[in-house]
Amino acid sequence: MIVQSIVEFLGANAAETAFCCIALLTLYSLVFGYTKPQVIDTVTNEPLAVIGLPTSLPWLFPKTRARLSSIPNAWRWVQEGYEKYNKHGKAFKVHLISGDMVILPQEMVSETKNLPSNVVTIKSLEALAVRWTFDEYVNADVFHVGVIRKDLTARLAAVTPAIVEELDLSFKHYIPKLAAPPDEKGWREVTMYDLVLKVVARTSHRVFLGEELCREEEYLDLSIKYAITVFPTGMLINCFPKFLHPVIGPMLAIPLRILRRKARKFLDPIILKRLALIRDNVPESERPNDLMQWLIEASLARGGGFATVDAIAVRVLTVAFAAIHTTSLSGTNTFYDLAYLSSLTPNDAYDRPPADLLRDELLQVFPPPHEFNKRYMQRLYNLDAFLKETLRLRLVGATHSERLVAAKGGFTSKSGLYLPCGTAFAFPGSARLADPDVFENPTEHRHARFYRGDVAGADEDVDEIIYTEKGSAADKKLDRYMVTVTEDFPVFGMGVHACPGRFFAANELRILVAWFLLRYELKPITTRPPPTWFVCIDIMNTTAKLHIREREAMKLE
Ligand code: HEM
Repeated sequence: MIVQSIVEFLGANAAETAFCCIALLTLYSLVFGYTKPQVIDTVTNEPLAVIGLPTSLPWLFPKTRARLSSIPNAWRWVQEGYEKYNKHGKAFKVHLISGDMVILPQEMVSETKNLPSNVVTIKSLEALAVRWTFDEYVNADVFHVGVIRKDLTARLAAVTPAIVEELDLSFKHYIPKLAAPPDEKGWREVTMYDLVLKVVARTSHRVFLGEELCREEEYLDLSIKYAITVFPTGMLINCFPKFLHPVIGPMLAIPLRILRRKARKFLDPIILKRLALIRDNVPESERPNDLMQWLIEASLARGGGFATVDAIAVRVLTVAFAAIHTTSLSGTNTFYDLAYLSSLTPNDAYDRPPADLLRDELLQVFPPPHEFNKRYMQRLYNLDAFLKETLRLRLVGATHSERLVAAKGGFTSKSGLYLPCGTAFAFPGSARLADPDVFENPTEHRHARFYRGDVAGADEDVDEIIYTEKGSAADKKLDRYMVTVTEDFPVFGMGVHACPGRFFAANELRILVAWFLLRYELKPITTRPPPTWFVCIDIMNTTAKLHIREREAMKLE
């Protein structure tokens, strides 16, 4: 009851809550911010240049005012610093609301991307306050990353029929529920993000947890709500000094714990049933073959507190968190681009509406009855290139690959930049992707830059080549493939922390867009729903409505 009241109070007074957090953070940074060891260029012995300090009354709490002003302006500062410093091989610093961040030049990507975790750690563990928003076990060992990278990717072809089936059932289930009734011309208005989120959540859960739970509406909603609540909770916790986290963390994570308790009503019986199968030595071939099973087996191998029902349930929610929103945002952005670019055709990049281009390719590769399979999905060169271009333009914020220096003695780069222990650093994201020296016509959506249907060997199993790293580094044709991570394509991160779920996400996205384009039309829109910048994050518009219409031929099938 008390907890519910607190949650309701915080919800009803969101602005005041945010203000209090900002005030606390300001106070904290005032006290501790000035005493930290500095990032130094050891060649010149100079500290780093800072972008974003106030120019009026520069002596009046400049750092604190910069932090507050970073909420609407940080992305502009990174853009400015990229031109002024990064492009000349130099780093610079910004004071963000979440703390100081050093933005390194591109030249330092290769020397930092594969550093071990005792030198550099992934910042998201701290930024999301994983210890409190998930649990200490997820914080202590992210072995689910290996399970996704190895087991899920290796079994992608095997799970594709389940993805195809569930996606078809989900679209057919959610379109009538979420779209308005058709107008006289058959167009139905729908909030595209809501539709894509539901379809992606259900389809992903089919592969993660099996048929039993993926269609349980209440569980799906809980898992989505959990994921949505993690971000603000993590941010809120990080507004407080570290030494207060053991007190503040559990308190602020109460709403998450309530959601978790509700989700466990669904997860626990399944986990217990599966643990019993293992205990009773049921042969592996007779056990379920999905992500939950692989996670359970990996948790048992890890042993101790990692192997409890609670810890396994939290890890399942962690994977859903990492997977569902990123894929839904990518899918929705693709539909926004398809609808928007259609209103601009013909132009230099598209001589006809891109939806027609992609649909023709689909009909060629998968003629009726349109039976999708993973191997042939890779022959959808136009679709792949279109998806990759949407990811390039829409899925990278002002920075990427945020890391924290963990080595006690700090880290000194080859160029002599000394980053003390605890320094947060990242690389410029959107600024570099919009740099004409890196991409031609960088701000235009041009799928042709990633089209790979014209290269020899395009029919091989490219996932296999990239996953097993059999391709030669000089093999530039692989760079154009959707999930290839290159230093100029940071959508899936870099190096040791590159997204382990990207092969799964790409497969799911291809099927999602292909299913839709075969069966539905999108009404062109003349304005693309604008994103909002929050510090360094480019937040997609999730409330925009599109008009969709079922194709006549498909109604008859
Ligand atoms: C289009 C969809 C996706 C995008 C754009 C995306 C993007 C990313 C990025 C940029 C990172 C690196 C973060 C960093 O360097 O700080 C990352 C990491 C991660 N992603 Fe994805 N992701 C997607 C889908 C998925 C899916 C489907 C899964 C799970 C099945 C997943 C699981 C993870 C995990 C567990 C990590 C952490 C890796 C680590 O700590 O080493 N992602 N993702």
